[in-house]
Amino acid sequence: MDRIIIRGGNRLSGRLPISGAKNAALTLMPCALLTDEPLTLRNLPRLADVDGFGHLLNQLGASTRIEGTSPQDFGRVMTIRAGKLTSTEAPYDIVRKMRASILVLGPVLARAGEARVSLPGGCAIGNRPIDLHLKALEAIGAELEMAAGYVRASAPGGRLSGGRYRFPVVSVGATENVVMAAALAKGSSRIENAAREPEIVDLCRCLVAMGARIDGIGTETLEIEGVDRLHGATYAVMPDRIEAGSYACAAAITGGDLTLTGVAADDMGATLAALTEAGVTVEPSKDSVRVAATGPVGPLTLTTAPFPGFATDMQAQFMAMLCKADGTSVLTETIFENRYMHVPELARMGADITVSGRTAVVKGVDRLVGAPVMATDLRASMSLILAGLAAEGETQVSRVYHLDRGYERLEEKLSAVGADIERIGDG
Ligand SMILES: CC(=O)N[C@H]1[C@@H](OP(=O)(O)OP(=O)(O)OC[C@H]2O[C@@H](n3ccc(=O)[nH]c3=O)[C@H](O)[C@@H]2O)O[C@H](CO)[C@@H](O)[C@@H]1O
Ligand SMILES: C=C(OP(=O)(O)O)C(=O)O
Repeated sequence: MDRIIIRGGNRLSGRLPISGAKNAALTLMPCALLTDEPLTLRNLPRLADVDGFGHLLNQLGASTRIEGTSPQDFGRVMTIRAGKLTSTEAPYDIVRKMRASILVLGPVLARAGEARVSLPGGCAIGNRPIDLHLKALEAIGAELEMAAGYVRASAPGGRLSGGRYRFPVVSVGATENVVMAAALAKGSSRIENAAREPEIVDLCRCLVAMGARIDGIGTETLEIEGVDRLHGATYAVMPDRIEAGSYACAAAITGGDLTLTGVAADDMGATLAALTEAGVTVEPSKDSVRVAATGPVGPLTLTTAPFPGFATDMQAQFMAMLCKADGTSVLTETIFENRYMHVPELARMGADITVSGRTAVVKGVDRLVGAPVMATDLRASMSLILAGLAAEGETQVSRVYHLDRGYERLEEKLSAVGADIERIGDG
C-alpha cells in the first residue's frame, strides 16, 4: 500500500489547477444509463471512484471510452454508450467499495423497468442508510423488495408513474436517484425538500441537455415532467468545490498564497466566507480564486449543514487548519454521526482537540509535529495532509487509497506549488 511522505514547513505559492468534481462525476455518469445514445462527459477527474463507476457501467452493458488524453492532461473526456443494458444488477463486490454505486438504481429502474442493487452498508463516517432513496423511488411508482442484502426494484408495466415526495431530511444521493428516475417516468413528479447542492444543479443541467424537463433547478422543489426518451449530449463536469476548498486550507495553514484555477467561486460561498472570517485573504475572480494568508488564522465556530451551509466534506480540512489557529474553535458535525476519525490522528501530531458528541473544540497550538498517521476516509486523509504541510519534520500518511478516491494527482499538484511531498509504494 502506498504512503505519502511530507516534510512540512514550506509556504505554498503559485497556481494550482482544480479538477472536475468527483461528486458531480458520480451522478453524471449514471445519466448515460437513461439513453441508448452516447453521453460524452468532459472535465472528468482521474480518480479511483470514477474508474470504479466506469467499471460498474461496463457490468451493466455500457461501453466507456476515454478520448485523446495524455497522462499529463487534466480533464478527461469519456463517452459512455448504453445502447442496450445487458444486466440490471449492481453486485455487492462493486457497491461495497463505492457507495455511490447506489446511484445506478434510479436510472436502471427507469430505463429497464427493473433493477437489483446490493445494499451499500455503513462506512467509516457513519451508518449511511438508503431508506430515503427507496421511499422517494416508491413515491414515483417503484415496487421494492429486499432479499439477501439486495434491493430489487420494479416498475409495474415497465415504467415508473411519477408522483410526489417530500424528503424528511435533505439527501444529496436520494435526490439524485429520484430525479434521474423521474426524468423518464410516464407522468410528472414533484420533489420537495430536495438537496440544492451545486452537484444537483449540475445533474439537472445535464439531464436537461439530454432532453429532460425539470423546473425549479437549484431550489428545494423540483418539478419533473417525465419524457418518453432522453437523447445523448456532451456535458462538462463542474469544478470540484471540495478539492478547491481543501487547497484553500493548504494556502491558509502554510501562510501561503495560492491561486486556484478552474473553479466556480459562487459554489464555494460558505467555505470562502469561513476563510474570510478567519482572516484569510480571499479574492475570487471569473474562474479562479486567490487565497493568501500571512500569520496564524483566527478561530472559527462552524456547523455543517446541507448547501448553502458549511459542507460536511470540508469539516476535516478546516479542523486541520484550525489546529494552528490563534484561539479556540468549535466545530459541530450535523450530517454524519462518525466524522471525527481524523481527531486522534491530528492529536498524534500535537493538535489539542476535545470531542463531545457532535461537537469538537479545537484549541490552536503554536506547532504541529510530523508523525506517522493513518488515513481513515477521504476528507480525514486530506486533513492529515494539511497538518503535515504545516508540521515540523516528517509526516507519513498511510492508507492513501482513500485520498485517491477524491484528489487527482495530489502530490503532483502540491509539489508544483512548493510542498515537499512524495508518494512511496510498498511493493
Ligand atoms: C458521492 C457523493 O455525492 N457524496 C456526497 C453525498 O453523500 P450522500 O448522498 O451519501 O449523502 P446524503 O446527503 O444522502 O446524506 C445526508 C444524511 O442523510 C442520511 N441519509 C441519507 C440517505 C438515506 O437514504 N437515508 C439517510 O438517513 C445520511 O446518513 C446522512 O446523515 O452528500 C454528502 C452530504 O453532503 C457528502 O458528504 C458526500 O460527499
Ligand atoms: C463522503 C464523501 O464521498 P462518498 O459519498 O463518495 O463516500 C466525500 O466526498 O467526502
